[in-house]
Amino acid sequence: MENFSQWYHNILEEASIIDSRYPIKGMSVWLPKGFKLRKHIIEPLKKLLDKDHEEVLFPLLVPEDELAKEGIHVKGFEDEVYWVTHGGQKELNKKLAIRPTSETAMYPMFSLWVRSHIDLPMKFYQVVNTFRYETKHTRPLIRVREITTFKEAHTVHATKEGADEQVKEAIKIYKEFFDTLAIPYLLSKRPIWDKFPGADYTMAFDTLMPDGKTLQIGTVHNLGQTFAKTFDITYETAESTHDYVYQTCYGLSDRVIASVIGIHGDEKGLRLPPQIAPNQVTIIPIIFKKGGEEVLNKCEEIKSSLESSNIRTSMDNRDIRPGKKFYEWELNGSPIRIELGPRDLENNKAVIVRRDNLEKIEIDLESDYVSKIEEIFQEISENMKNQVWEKMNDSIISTESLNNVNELIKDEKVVSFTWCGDEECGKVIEEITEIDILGTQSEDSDYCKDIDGSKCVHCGKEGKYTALMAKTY
Ligand SMILES: Nc1ncnc2c1ncn2[C@@H]1O[C@H](COS(=O)(=O)NC(=O)[C@@H](N)CS)[C@@H](O)[C@H]1O
Ligand SMILES: [Mg+2]
Ligand SMILES: [Zn+2]
Repeated sequence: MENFSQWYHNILEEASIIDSRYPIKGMSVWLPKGFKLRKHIIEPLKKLLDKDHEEVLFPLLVPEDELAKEGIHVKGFEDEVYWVTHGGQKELNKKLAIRPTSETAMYPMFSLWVRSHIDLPMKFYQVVNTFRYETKHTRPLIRVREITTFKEAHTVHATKEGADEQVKEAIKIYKEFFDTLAIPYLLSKRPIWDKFPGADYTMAFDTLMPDGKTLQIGTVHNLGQTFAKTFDITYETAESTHDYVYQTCYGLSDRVIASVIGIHGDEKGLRLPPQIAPNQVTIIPIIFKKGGEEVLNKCEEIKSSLESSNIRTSMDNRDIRPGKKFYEWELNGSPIRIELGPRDLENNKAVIVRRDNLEKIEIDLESDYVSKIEEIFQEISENMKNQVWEKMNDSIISTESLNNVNELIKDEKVVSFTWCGDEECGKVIEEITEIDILGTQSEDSDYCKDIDGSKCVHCGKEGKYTALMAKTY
């Protein structure tokens, strides 16, 4: 783990998650095992969104004039957009952008769809691939040029309060989702120079990767009425006047998969939280010459009783030595392995091994071992969550002066400090330290320091916020 980057690249290959040898930089192939992991990660997210969002699917291509309509937005993406210029041999009379994100694909249609206040609020999402010509160092799942798992939600509201409320809703959804993945997170309001192009403000979730760098794993943007005015999205109010709508959008990507792999993995391989593990239980029959038949039958019985409780179970009855099977089980990160040999059979017992802490537990096959296993899943989730939250919280150090920021960062810390909130001061802080300001903490954040009467760490003016800074991906 000393060299996280090397470890990360190795595990993507050894655990057959993706094949990054695809001949376009920043684009990789989802291999079967990785594809299943991705599927089981997307599933709980869609379940949360499906409570009150409608899933849609918009075209991949956006006409150039639509993309360009919102000046600040297009400015923010002009260096990242891929273009389609030809249809076969013919040059297109209008260039088509390949969506880097879908505001400019969706909002001309929202303008047609929104008529009256009774149409509102509208809440849509789609899980699509988007394309960004990233010029910084690309890295599989973390900084890619084809974002294969881009979940983008876009909502439309009659009032400012509606949009503000939706931002809080989106934050709740993301917290619940990241808790399912047992991923720790910091929530910051991004500095204005780092908000989403065209947004009023951006709330961002960052997680801490094992190398001490933070990774932005999700963002929630309050778009105010900016895009509504640009794309003429108006509605008839109850008093038959017309008003522009208020909007939000919130997105996450392949990075959440990268964080599950990177944060929970260890030297032996993947370590997956039970809720999203493609394979939750791996049964390994220990077969000797005699008694092999009965062992296999018992294992089949255990497998079907687990599967009838919707526990995703596999059995490794290949004719290879158990050690190799244990090695592969550790690499693939399935939360529980069950070993059963002829002796266990006689005593009607089996041995469970937890992947999260390698603890061995003996179960009585006469008992209700299925509920026992479901309880163990809960314990594993709690254990994994507590472990990583503790590790992240231990990495957050507050400072009263910028002088020691760099050694704290070298020590893989996230630094909290008192800030006046002024843009030029913030930019100087980033320049001096060459470290990014993640943003400000809300009053109710656990990381909020007691700032009344305190001074800004740099300019000495009245301290208004607790801010965090870290080395970022
Ligand atoms: N090149 C990239 N590779 C992987 N993930 C990325 C990349 N660029 C952005 N992301 C992820 O995508 C999330 C949403 O992107 S964004 O630009 O912040 N926001 C939007 O595009 C808005 N339309 C919300 S959907 C980011 O928080 C980040 O986690
Ligand atoms: Mg970017
Ligand atoms: Zn200041």
